[in-house]
Amino acid sequence: MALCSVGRPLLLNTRNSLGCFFKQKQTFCSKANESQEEEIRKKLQLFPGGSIDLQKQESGIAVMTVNNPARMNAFSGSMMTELEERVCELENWTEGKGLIVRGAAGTFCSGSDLNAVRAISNPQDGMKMCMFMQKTLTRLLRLACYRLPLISVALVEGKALGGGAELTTACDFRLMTSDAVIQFVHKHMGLVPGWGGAARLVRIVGSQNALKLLAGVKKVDPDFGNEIGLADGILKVGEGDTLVNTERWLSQFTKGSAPVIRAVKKVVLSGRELALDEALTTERHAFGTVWGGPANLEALALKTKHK
Ligand SMILES: CCCC(=O)SCCNC(=O)CCNC(=O)[C@H](O)C(C)(C)COP(=O)(O)OP(=O)(O)OC[C@H]1O[C@@H](n2cnc3c(N)ncnc32)[C@H](O)[C@@H]1OP(=O)(O)O
Repeated sequence: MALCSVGRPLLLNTRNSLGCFFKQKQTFCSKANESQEEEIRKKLQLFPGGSIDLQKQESGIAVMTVNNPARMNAFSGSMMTELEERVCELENWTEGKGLIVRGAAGTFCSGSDLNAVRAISNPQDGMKMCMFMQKTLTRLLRLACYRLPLISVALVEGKALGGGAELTTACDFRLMTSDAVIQFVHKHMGLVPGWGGAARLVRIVGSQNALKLLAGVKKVDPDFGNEIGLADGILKVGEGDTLVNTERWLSQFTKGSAPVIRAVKKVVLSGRELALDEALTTERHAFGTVWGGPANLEALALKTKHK
């Protein structure tokens, strides 16, 4: 069995990918929760359409495409379960260094497929769907915290709405093309984010800005995104291939020693997610993994100067 194959005991996966330093409450570990997850997986598969495509390139950069252009790349139920499968593949991709998440046909993602939303509009099913997506997107964000030096970027072209906006926050970085818009439209749909997007947004832009974006349903264009720290860069439309430009941008973070990049991601994620004492312990351990390591010894031998 693959390390985290879909349908596996969920506790196993949580430990494998995060057990290094996240002392998480094991909320998905009971048999009851496992069968509940299996139940929601089956239910989600009743709403097919579109796909989540993953292209793992020799460069170590993977491109994951949300592909449902007839519905502006809205997430059907089957796409939610496919996303989980793709994340699982990435968790096991030993050559992985970087990940670009984008939408097909020049637009990012318009959130949940409203046809599926209508069909499962009772609170119980809504909660289960949201638990499923929260867990998958948390795994996406934490890719690399344990074994892989993998850094992710959302390439936002066109619109990222609702759950699509939430998906952007599950990446380490966001690049917006000059015509792109990120908008948490949930309030206009009588909702709040449920895929973990609010919790992540607060950590990215702070609670004041998050409140403005969620309560004011503010459209975030690239300049505003830059100002509040939601966008990490702007790609001008018409100036070269956006995917190639994104890959070039990402490579500044992915090049270099894999153990060092892995340690960097570990200290940053633990700093963001853990209490200070625990984060300091993690940082100490991460330091121990690189101190006197090959990259460190090489830099010392070269008498590296930082001019
Ligand atoms: C916890 C998660 C919460 C959520 O994500 S709730 C969902 C939030 N998203 C939305 O409400 C998006 C609603 N859609 C829109 O605002 C507009 O369609 C949008 C994305 C601005 C695009 O506008 P336009 O460029 O004018 O294109 P259009 O409206 O003709 O759309 C093209 C086709 O796509 C469809 N579509 C767009 N977003 C969808 C969605 N989320 N679920 C299901 N179908 C969706 C739309 O119905 C239209 O289909 P058709 O051509 O009429 O058959």
